[in-house]
Amino acid sequence: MTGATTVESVTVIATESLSKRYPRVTALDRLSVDVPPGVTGLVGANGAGKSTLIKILLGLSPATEGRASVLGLDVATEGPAIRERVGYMPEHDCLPPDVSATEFVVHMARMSGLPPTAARERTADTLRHVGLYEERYRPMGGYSTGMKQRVKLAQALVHDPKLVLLDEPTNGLDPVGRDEMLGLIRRVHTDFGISVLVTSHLLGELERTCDQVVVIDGGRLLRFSATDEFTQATGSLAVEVTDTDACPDGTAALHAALTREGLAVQPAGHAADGSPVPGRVLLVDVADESTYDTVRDAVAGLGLGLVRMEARRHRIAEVFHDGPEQRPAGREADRSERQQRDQNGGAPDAA
Ligand SMILES: Nc1ncnc2c1ncn2[C@@H]1O[C@H](COP(=O)(O)OP(=O)(O)OP(=O)(O)O)[C@@H](O)[C@H]1O
Repeated sequence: MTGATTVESVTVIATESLSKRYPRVTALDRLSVDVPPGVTGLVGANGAGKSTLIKILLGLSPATEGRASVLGLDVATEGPAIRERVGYMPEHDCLPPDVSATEFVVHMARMSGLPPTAARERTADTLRHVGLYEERYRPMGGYSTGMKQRVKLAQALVHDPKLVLLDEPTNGLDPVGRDEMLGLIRRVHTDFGISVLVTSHLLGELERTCDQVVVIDGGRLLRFSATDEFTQATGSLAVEVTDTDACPDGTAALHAALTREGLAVQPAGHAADGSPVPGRVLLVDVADESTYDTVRDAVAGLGLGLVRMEARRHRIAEVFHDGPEQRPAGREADRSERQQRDQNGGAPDAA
């Protein structure tokens, strides 16, 4: 790691062979990763080491081995300076029920060193940003899970940090609540220029939100990719067609036609990783943009009706078995040895 100014412009988080061992479990195992500015997903199954990494990055828990820096500051020696510049949204419910969102967020702003007037102004702005303005004087005990998650996000943002660490912010939310929270998280970066590290056990939701994704399992780095590299590398297209009198088995006819065109097609009912797919849906590997045209032309050529043609969310299993991890172009990402996985035990799910 180089001097603070240089590192800050290139990476917001850098870890080097970072390990955390508890008496019975290794929570982080020689993790080396350089995270650039932007929105970064940290994905892993329960117990993969996500919360442990966040606590080390905040300077709240010492690493057993290795080094880490946040915004160019050393986590071992500069914890207070890191916590001044970094916001943290914990995973668990930590909100006092008898207190209003305004009182709580003002209190957190004051704890972060803001003077009273600035704390009140920033609280109002931040609660408005997360969509809680109307309810801000109600006690939080009566809030829905989604509202509580928004308060937790607001208190992480109130002191205008350079970086926020969000631990499972979509936990407990229904699909609409998830989408809203993910939209808010994206805007934290686009509207305010704040970098974000957001954890989840759902790869799919992070793919839509993040510029890059770090996948860990058993405390080890499995993969670090720019999100678009991810989707390109593993994308497939789900295609379903109708039968016609001329083509009584439209699915089989289309399968044959696409294979003749040189596309890789999984037989109906199966994905490459063995996961079940609805009976009449063909999965076509997306080689490039022309794949969509080829499928459309083949369906039209056979005179079939197109029921659906949609990019399929891939399972993280496919990522696990997809060869060496990729790195965002031009960045030195992983300096540690890579662990080859024989099986996908305890892998997180795609959304
Ligand atoms: N204080 C602790 N003492 C002992 N073991 C711990 C402690 N904290 C975490 N662990 C263990 O370290 C491993 C990683 O835990 P961690 O909480 O970092 O995972 P996670 O990816 O955040 O999962 P989750 O989303 O379930 O919290 C787990 O096996 C966990 O049981």
